[in-house]
Amino acid sequence: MSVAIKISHAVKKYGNNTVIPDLSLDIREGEFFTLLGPSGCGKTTLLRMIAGFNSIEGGDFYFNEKRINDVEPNKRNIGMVFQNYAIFPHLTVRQNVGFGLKNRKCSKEEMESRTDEYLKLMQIEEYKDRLPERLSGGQQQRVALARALVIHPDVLLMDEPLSNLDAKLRVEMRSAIKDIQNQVGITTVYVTHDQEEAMAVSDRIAVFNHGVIQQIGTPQQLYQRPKNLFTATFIGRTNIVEGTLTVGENGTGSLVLARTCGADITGLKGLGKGTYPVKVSVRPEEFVIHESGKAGAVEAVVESSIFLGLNTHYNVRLATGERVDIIQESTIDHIIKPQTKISLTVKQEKINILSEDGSRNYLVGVEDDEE
Ligand SMILES: Nc1ncnc2c1ncn2[C@@H]1O[C@H](COP(=O)(O)OP(=O)(O)OP(=O)(O)O)[C@@H](O)[C@H]1O
Repeated sequence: MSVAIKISHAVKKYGNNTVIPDLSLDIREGEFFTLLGPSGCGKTTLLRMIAGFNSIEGGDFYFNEKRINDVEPNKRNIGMVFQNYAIFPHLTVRQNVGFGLKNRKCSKEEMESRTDEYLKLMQIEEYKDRLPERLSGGQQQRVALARALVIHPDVLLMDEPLSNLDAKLRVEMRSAIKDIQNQVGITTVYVTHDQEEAMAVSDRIAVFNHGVIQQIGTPQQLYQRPKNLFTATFIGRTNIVEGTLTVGENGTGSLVLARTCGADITGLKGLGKGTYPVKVSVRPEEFVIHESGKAGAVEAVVESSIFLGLNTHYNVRLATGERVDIIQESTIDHIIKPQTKISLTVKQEKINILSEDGSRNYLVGVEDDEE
């Protein structure tokens, strides 16, 4: 069985230090949910509160309707996978996987058939009689995952499970983890500081900073309509360019970017008529380069061009002195050379217009379905 997790007004303090001031969150049954944020923002702390390894200074935690604040960790029916595998070096792969079933009321036959099932699912059958020291990091992590799942937990918790692996294996293992989670359909809470990894595996992501959730959404929602400057810059790459927004009627307005480039904007919300200084988030692929000049565009100079096959990366200096990164699909035989003067416009339906202090996005369509 898989459960929904509800967290209501959670508070975590270490002594006088409040790490999580007031956090509420709903994780759906069967969902792959990721806690993403920079080091020290409280992701592991929250995961350990769900697991029961950390005290809870305030708020309520539920698995479905059941409040679990006072339930012992070993009674929560949780599977856990950590960064450092935590598998037993003196037990074979098979014994490691079967270990979780030892303390459960489980017949010998059932124990064996379940162990075999998960050895197979994780594709580690052929190593079943080996000791962990004779396995690669990726294989060891498969053992850890099999051992966590064999007990049929209600929830799977994973804390940076891929950080000890090299880059290539990390990419392979994240597909493996995602596939297994899909097959087993278990509610999963995954902690990482790697935004690309989070995007690759998650149904939804909670972006964290300083113990506060900045935004919750699907990878696409977070990328396309970040709620604030933190999410805009933490998810994917972006350029932040100064601008001025003049708001008219019915959510329309005109934007001037880098003092020159004009764009008509629709879908503004919560702003009265007037002129506002703004920060504009323009992703590298949201610039349009005009090589022969264009009225109303930003004048700029290419400082470097790097051909990377499918794409070419340009580092560009705007007339205001601001520098931006631009990525364009490569066209055969044509790379714009350094020192070339160009003009830039933006794909206005794609960009995001943020308040000057970065605390909010002025456009409609910012999803945060926890609100
Ligand atoms: N046992 C503890 N006692 C005191 N402070 C702690 C303890 N554990 C964590 N902290 C503090 O709580 C904050 C959040 O730590 P936590 O480990 O949850 O962050 P994190 O987001 O998981 O970071 P990382 O990605 O580096 O593991 C940090 O400032 C940390 O120093």
